[in-house]
Amino acid sequence: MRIGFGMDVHQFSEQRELVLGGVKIPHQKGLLGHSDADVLIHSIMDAILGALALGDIGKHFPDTDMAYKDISSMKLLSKVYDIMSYNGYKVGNIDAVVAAQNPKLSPYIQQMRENIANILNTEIENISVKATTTEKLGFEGREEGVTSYCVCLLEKVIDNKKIFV
Ligand SMILES: Nc1ccn([C@@H]2O[C@H](COP(=O)(O)O)[C@@H](O)[C@H]2O)c(=O)n1
Ligand SMILES: C[C@@]1(CO)OP(=O)(O)OP(=O)(O)OC[C@H]1O
Repeated sequence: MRIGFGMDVHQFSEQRELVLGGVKIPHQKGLLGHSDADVLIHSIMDAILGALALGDIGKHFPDTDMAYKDISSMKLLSKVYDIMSYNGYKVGNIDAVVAAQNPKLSPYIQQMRENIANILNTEIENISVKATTTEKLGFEGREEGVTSYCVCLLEKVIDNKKIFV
């Protein structure tokens, strides 16, 4: 078993759509980034890569590479899933918290969990997504941006062939 931790921050911009956990959320502002800036998915990818001690998303998907311009972060999560599987691990569980003063995220949490579970090929019970305001304090509280934190446990996939030969 291996543990990982990820954290990411993106700034709000009025010119962008808000995408969190692969869900397009109606809001007057979205998050700025080279990709779609899905800060929740970025923290999850960093947690998984961290558990594998394989660096971070900036190393795997540099923001200087036009291949990733405006890319859906769900596509990047799928690539991280492939890296994890190639290294012989599966998701045990994931627990994430998004710090955003607004908008209210609770109506979208279930869809986010389903989207993430589908890509990571695991049950929805293994994916926890939570939201908190920062009580109007700090940059999230001033609605300048959003932060996401994530921890994950990865489990080694047992290779029966290796056990019984
Ligand atoms: N962007 C957000 C922030 C919070 N929530 C939900 O509201 C609850 C209370 O928030 P506090 O910051 O006062 O703890 C929180 O537990 C979330 O369920 C939300 O949906 N969207
Ligand atoms: C995801 C990547 C790649 O498109 O870009 P951003 O969307 O800017 O996100 P960030 O968390 O700043 O860094 C990782 C990246 O290289």
